[in-house]
Amino acid sequence: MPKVLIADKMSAAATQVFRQRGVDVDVITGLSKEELINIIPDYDGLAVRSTTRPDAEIIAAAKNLKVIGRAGIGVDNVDIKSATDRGVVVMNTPFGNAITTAEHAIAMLFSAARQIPAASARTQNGEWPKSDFKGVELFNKTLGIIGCGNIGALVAERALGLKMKVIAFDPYLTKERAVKLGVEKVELDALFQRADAITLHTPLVEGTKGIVSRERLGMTKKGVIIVNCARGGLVDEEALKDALDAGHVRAAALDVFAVEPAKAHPLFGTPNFIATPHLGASTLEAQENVAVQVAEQMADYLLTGAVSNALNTPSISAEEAPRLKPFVDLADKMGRMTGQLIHDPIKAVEFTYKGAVTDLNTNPITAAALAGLLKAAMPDVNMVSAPVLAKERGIEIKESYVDEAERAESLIRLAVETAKRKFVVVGTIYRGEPRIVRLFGVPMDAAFSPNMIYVRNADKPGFIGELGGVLGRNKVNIATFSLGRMKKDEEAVCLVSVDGPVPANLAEEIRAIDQVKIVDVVEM
Ligand SMILES: NC(=O)C1=CN([C@@H]2O[C@H](COP(=O)(O)OP(=O)(O)OC[C@H]3O[C@@H](n4cnc5c(N)ncnc54)[C@H](O)[C@@H]3O)[C@@H](O)[C@H]2O)C=CC1
Ligand SMILES: O=C(O)CCC(=O)C(=O)O
Repeated sequence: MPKVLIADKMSAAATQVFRQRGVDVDVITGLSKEELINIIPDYDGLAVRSTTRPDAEIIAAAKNLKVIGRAGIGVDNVDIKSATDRGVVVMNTPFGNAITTAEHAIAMLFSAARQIPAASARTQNGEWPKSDFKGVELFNKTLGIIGCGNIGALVAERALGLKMKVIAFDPYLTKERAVKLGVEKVELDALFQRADAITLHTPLVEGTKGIVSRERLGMTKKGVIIVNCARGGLVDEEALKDALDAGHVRAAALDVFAVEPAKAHPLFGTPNFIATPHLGASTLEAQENVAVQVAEQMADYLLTGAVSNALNTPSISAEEAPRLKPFVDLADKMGRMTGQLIHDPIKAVEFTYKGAVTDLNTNPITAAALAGLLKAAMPDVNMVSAPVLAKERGIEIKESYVDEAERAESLIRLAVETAKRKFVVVGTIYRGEPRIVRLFGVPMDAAFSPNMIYVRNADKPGFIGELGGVLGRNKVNIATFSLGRMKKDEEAVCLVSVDGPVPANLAEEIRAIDQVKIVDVVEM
């Protein structure tokens, strides 16, 4: 039974889902990094929110880890590159807390416009400070949204309901989508110049770090309101404090900070400044949504291989997973076999899919074959890490599809190019079993087995008898023997499945047979 660790506070719904699905689960929150490193080798899955930060060291220690699930959207707390290199799927829950976070942004906007937190604190302090608080209306004002994805769009919808005018900057927002949302797509500087209030809804990436900079704050209208419920590093906090102190920015409301938890901060205590402790996603509904979703997704992956909302590997739906499985197995075997038969660095790999398999999402099949191919040199590679590792090594990958009229049979052709030559293997599924139908240009019909001997030999009489003799003298029992040749008297290829591991010196003895050109031992 797979075992998952929930390392951050999460709705109990996650634990229930894991247990109902047959996944063993421990909930241990508040672990130090060292404590997590000590226990992580026991787990197949790690579920987190934003407190736990699975970095390269934690991931390196996680010898059995297959999946990290983020109950939330932002994955800046997870070292995705390390996870990918180690073949760990990283998944998030992109929609479960979006409405809640959009509502928090709107709440922050109102709070800033009317200074509700300060007014509340002073009223409860017995001051009745009515004349100190004169807010501004949001009606008819221009809201500038930076990042118009899931949450940005929900904020836009709500702001339009408040009869605000909405302008948005997002390089990936199409004109059509902008029209559909009822927002005006603008350039970044124009947004800073025109907005009465600015709200941020982008991830923290190279292009967005410090997007609310001192220079851009200088472009804004006097009296602008700044709201950030996305990620801390988006705003130059020092510049924001200066702009608030100068009275240029009317009010600012931050839910997120460059360093969290922000227990002491230069902005704290600044007039017209509102802070919440990263509460954007903190509602009963959102926390239940993300907990259930992350547990379902992680259980799906650990139990069936279905992948949803992964950031580092292609999706495989629950419906697709069982249909893909035989082809993923076939591709893995073809890759592993070929990887053991080639002995030079791979330059390019070409996949050709024919027949009914072309109806499926072939990305996982390609990834499985690549992982198999690279395994001889990189034993820890898997479907998640293989495409990235192949790319890093400059291996060119091509895929093509032949949608043949005869669709009953599916064929996968794997062509691997090294500096010296091109190796081609073609495989199929026959009666549910993976089979090789062509090996290095030679037609054959062979099953995969745990121990195989591959021999390339001159097609001359006497070879089979001699090979049988060598195997017999070494007490190696032949399970199946598949033979094929291109043309009479030219080269032949044979694939022998044997019962049990091949003795160390056997390949040498076979190589000594006159007709033999190449011998390789293949283990599956
Ligand atoms: N405060 C909180 O508790 C929460 C914060 N968040 C954060 O909110 C942010 C947005 O989340 P979603 O809307 O779900 O993400 P999303 O991926 O749907 O939208 C992000 C948008 O940012 C845009 N973008 C990327 N680079 C940009 C750039 N340089 N300039 C402008 N736009 C750019 C993208 O095109 C995309 O449309 C994330 O950082 C997420 O972590 C999400 C949930 C809760
Ligand atoms: O889990 C949380 O409370 C934070 C949510 C968040 O920041 C996110 O989903 O990106």
